[in-house]
Amino acid sequence: MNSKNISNKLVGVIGAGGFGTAIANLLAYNTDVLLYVRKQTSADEIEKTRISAGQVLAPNIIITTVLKDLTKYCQVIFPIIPSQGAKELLKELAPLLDLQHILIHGIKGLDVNWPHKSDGEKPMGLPELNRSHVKTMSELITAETPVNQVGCIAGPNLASELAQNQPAAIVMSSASKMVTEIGQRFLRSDNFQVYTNTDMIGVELCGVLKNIIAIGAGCLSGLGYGENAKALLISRGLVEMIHIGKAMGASVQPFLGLAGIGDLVATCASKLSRNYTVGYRLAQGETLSQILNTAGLTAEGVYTAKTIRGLIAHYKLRAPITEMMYRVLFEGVSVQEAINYLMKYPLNVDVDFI
Ligand SMILES: NC(=O)c1ccc[n+]([C@@H]2O[C@H](COP(=O)([O-])OP(=O)(O)OC[C@H]3O[C@@H](n4cnc5c(N)ncnc54)[C@H](O)[C@@H]3O)[C@@H](O)[C@H]2O)c1
Ligand SMILES: O=P(O)(O)OC[C@H](O)CO
Repeated sequence: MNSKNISNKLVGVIGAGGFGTAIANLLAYNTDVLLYVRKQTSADEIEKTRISAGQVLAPNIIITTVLKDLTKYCQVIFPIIPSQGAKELLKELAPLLDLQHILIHGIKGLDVNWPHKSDGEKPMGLPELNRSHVKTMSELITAETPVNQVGCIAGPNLASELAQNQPAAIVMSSASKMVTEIGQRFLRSDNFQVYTNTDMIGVELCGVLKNIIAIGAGCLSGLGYGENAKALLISRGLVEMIHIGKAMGASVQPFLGLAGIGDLVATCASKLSRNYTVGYRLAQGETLSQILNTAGLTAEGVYTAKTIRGLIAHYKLRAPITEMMYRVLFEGVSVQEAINYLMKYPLNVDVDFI
């Protein structure tokens, strides 16, 4: 297959949340778009108002609630929903897909198959995970569907800034040159640059792992700390992301680019980030369940912190920020206690990953 042979007629997007809608509008500069909305009531409302997740839809975006239509009319499909629903979606999608389809996801989370004891019971406490329990979204797509042309998009892309057509850029990653070319062709516009990277696992893990650090950045701001503290967190957080990423099969390179340091800086700096917001509100004294009950607060980092904490022991990694974020989120450790712990953590060399 050559990228020039790819159907230009309709490109599909699954998920009409903040990011799915922003990507649909960006695609609409270059092609007509079929946007799949799961609930009929939401689809009717979007159709009536032409507003989705607070964003005005381009006129060439068509709404559908029929997955079969999406796979029938679209060769290229962008799944953009929270990771917790990805496996279920892909199972539903799988019988409707074939080798001609290309899936390019924008999901910054992981799929976890939590281990059970031989009697089927869940183990007490957080079980230790190994790599076979955890899949990136591209690995999940490959495992659950017949599709073998897979890509991912990641980078500093706060949806509400994209919705204002502010200048921004994304990394389009795939092992397949054809897939990266397609992503570039459909997404590139005057105010939106598309860079490429062939280390897809690395690019995916950048988007996944930065969310834990962004929760930490929100914690620091919520306690009133300033930029020195945040720079310390971002730089040590990046080192931690790289060590975890390398252990999980990534190269260092994407972490030093737009999907890594770029997205880390954007997410750690912005009140628009839901992950940052979780940390900020925790530091201000709210409980995690209070925060997660807020409508529209998709914070992938909360679940990722649990997953990565489960993997750290397996890899015998030093990952004190992830460890502390896990304890703050799930074990009742206060943000201040976590900071005290990190400030006493035995020193290591500054840069030990290149
Ligand atoms: N919002 C951002 O700024 C942003 C930027 C980059 C990446 N992301 C990532 O994109 C993913 C989605 O985030 P979001 O901000 O769009 O979330 P959101 O909470 O704004 O919206 C999620 C949408 O997905 C829909 N959905 C859930 N399961 C579905 C299914 N099975 N089929 C169809 N629709 C389904 C929901 O109805 C909802 O409309 C996350 O992994 C997030 O990390 C978000
Ligand atoms: O709102 P967040 O925290 O999910 O962050 C959004 C994007 O990942 C920023 O690139």
